[in-house]
Amino acid sequence: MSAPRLFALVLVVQPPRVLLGKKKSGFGAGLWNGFGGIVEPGESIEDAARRGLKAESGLTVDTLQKMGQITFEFVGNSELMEVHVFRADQFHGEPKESDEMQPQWFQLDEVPYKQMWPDDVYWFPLVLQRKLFRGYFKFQGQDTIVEHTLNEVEQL
Ligand SMILES: COc1nc(N)nc2c1ncn2[C@H]1C[C@H](O)[C@@H](COP(=O)(O)OP(=O)(O)OP(=O)(O)O)O1
Repeated sequence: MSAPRLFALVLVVQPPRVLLGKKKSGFGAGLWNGFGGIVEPGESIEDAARRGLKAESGLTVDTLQKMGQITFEFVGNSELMEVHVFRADQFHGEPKESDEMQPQWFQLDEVPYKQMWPDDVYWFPLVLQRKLFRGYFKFQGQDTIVEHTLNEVEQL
């Protein structure tokens, strides 16, 4: 199996609310998610997180806290995705719509899990509780999880 493709994903949390973006096109279109994208060759994962957040939401951050690492497998696709999840509690700027994402604040007790990737309901609460985790999700298509593991960890 080839090396996984690396992705960064940033959740901006400002209790009692969290900023999500509705993906406007491409992979995960129509779903609410954090901001980010692929890690380009030669780029650090954290730099990719900052770049994706800025490009998709207009926000910049001083500090990113690494919260989790998730490996995704899609049945029929030999390439794994390795998504590195970050949390940002402070930011600069105002969220603004981009070509890729339509940002919106949600109350923490109104996170729209039914309109998010099906894995999010498992690990998203850990980010909100500041718990570090590692996960693996195997998908059949984009709607069905056929296998998963999720563990809290001391360090990443
Ligand atoms: C499969 O389950 C997933 N759940 C969640 N919550 N997030 C996921 C899942 N799979 C991928 N992601 C994340 C990882 C990235 O942050 C984005 C995908 O980023 P994007 O579509 O922007 O990736 P690029 O290849 O950079 O695409 P563009 O070139 O179109 O920007 O979703």
